Amino acid sequence: EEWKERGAALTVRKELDASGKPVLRTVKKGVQDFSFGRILGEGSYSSVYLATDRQSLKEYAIKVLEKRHIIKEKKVKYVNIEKNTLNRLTEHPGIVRLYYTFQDENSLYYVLDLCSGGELLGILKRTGTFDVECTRFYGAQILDAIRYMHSRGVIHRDLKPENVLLDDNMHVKITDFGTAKLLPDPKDPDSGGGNATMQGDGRSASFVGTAEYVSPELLMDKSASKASDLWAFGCIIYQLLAGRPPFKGGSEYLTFQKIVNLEYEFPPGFPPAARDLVERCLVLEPARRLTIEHIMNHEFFDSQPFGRDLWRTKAPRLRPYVPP
Ligand SMILES: Nc1ncnc2c1ncn2[C@@H]1O[C@H](COP(=O)(O)OP(=O)(O)OP(=O)(O)O)[C@@H](O)[C@H]1O
Ligand SMILES: O=C(O)[C@@H]1CCC(=O)N(CCc2ccc(Cl)cc2)[C@H]1c1ccccc1Cl
Repeated sequence: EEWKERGAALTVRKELDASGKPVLRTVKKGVQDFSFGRILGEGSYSSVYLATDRQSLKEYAIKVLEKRHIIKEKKVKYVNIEKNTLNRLTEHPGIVRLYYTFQDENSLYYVLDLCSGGELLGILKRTGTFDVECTRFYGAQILDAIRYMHSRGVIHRDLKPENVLLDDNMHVKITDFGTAKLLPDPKDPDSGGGNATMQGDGRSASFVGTAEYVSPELLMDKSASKASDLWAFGCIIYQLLAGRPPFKGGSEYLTFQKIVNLEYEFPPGFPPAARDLVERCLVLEPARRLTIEHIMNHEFFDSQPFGRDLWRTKAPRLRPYVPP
């Protein structure tokens, strides 16, 4: 007789032991519970497969990491951060959900929501740009997910269109939390401690995101805060409407220079309300940047529902932005 705790990763099997006494045996999900399909994509340390739960026939994405490679590349911490972060972010439709983890002697396995719509970057490349309605819809979903993340004490630190996946309803699922910073969880004080490492001069040299989206404070004084995710948000809104990120130099160094000097301009015809929003996110001083609440109340998101209704709305048809 077998019953599954609702939503738990455990299957509990009721059996009789040698003396005929009924015992409960917990059986964790493992590789044999899934049939693996095609590769969905590859990362630096991972391969992601389409997989089907043999019992429920539900489809998942399973991210497989090879232990030997993780150890060689000194990414063991990344593995734990991704798992701990995803375990904190289980109640939001805009965050990719981690259902189970398990391992065998060579690999680690993360069973995740299947995002069959691919990456937002891929969609953007196909349409070139997004019109205002699409930018407002995807911007609002990303913002709603950031609001939830920050409320759970998680700073993503590497937000970019590649890390915004889409599910089969073309709704947002943010992924890639291995480089997130976990603030101490108010309910669990000894948690937290992102992957900051100490530098020679005693400052904590924490992780640096992807050049085009990294915030000036991370470049100038190695400190990341929730405001760093909102800098990246401003870059993403600009990129959806302009078809390219605001800061892009011929090299990483030149990109960094443009960021710390706030060197960017808007293409002609860029929508005025979006321009005002971007200008108030791309502020060098983190404390002077718009907060999430201010962004949600900004005229660009006028009459845009946030919260539950936002996730029930049908995704708009993708259209490019055509300057007037
Ligand atoms: N839940 C998912 N559903 C569908 N595709 C996914 C899912 N997660 C990741 N992918 C795809 O698999 C590929 C590898 O993703 P993964 O997160 O393992 O590495 P990455 O973060 O993209 O690369 P890197 O580790 O170098 O940053 C990506 O192209 C991504 O689009
Ligand atoms: O935190 C956990 O849930 C378990 C705890 C037990 C365990 O052994 N692991 C794997 C730890 C680990 C991390 C990196 C490498 Cl290269 C090897 C093992 C952890 C683990 C298992 C599967 C997938 C991810 C992780 Cl972190």
